[in-house]
Amino acid sequence: MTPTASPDIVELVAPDGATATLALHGGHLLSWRPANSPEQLYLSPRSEYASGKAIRGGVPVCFPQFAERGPLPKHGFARTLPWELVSREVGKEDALAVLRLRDSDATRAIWPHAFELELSVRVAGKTLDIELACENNGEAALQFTTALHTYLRVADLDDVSVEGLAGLRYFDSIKQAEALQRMDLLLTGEKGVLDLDRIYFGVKEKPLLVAENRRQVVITQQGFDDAVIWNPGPERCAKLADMPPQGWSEMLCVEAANIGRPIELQPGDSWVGRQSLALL
Ligand SMILES: O=P(O)(O)OC[C@H]1O[C@@H](O)[C@H](O)[C@@H](O)[C@@H]1O
Repeated sequence: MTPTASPDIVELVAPDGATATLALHGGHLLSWRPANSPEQLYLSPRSEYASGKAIRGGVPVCFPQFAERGPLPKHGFARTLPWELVSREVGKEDALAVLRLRDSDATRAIWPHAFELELSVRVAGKTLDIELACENNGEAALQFTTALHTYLRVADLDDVSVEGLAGLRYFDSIKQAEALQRMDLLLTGEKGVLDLDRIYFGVKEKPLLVAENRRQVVITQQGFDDAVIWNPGPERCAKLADMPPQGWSEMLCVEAANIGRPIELQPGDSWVGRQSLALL
């Protein structure tokens, strides 16, 4: 099944021509084209769109567990379950879709909590806002880690840099060690770092600038403390059945995350996190 052939696809078109495409499977943003601009997200041509599997690319929602940091399936269950469409609207200047995932027998079997997740995606002009909200509808406190696992499309990873991380502590998930980001500029690709998998703690609302030649994307986040920078590099990419061999050189994940300090919600409480991308 391809994304366009699937019945669970939601298309957003803002009055200025900016577009976004979402799949209800996983509550997954697949595409973002700012007004008069090309695609900004990477979506693997080998991705499967199958029940129980995660889509490779776009913006997977990691919830209620980031990666393998806990007993649940990797990156939690939100990215592999069907979400429902709550609303889709076109305003004077933007287009907005809201998707929802509630607890079910399947989620309660592995995570015994009543919750409601809402993903709101808004496009307008050169900006994209992705908001994830969680409400605890149960009678006990709940805890989760989470990420908006954004795959940016790049023409060549060799030419990509990320600015804004200087002075931050990070956990290198490949070396399994902590380190300090000394330089403000993180160079990726063959001249820089391959096989990147880092959790930067305490990014908070500091903007990150992703540059590739003359293209610049500013990424800001609210409600998320951490950011993950991930690229599998050629060797790990070759082991991912849903990635083409060269796919690693065409993407860079810049993820808004809460990992270091899990979010704790008391009954009736809610949390909201947002990642915003602006093409300059
Ligand atoms: O292959 P998955 O399950 O989609 O995960 C992709 C990557 O997601 C990143 O967020 C993690 O930091 C990596 O460790 C992981 O490999």
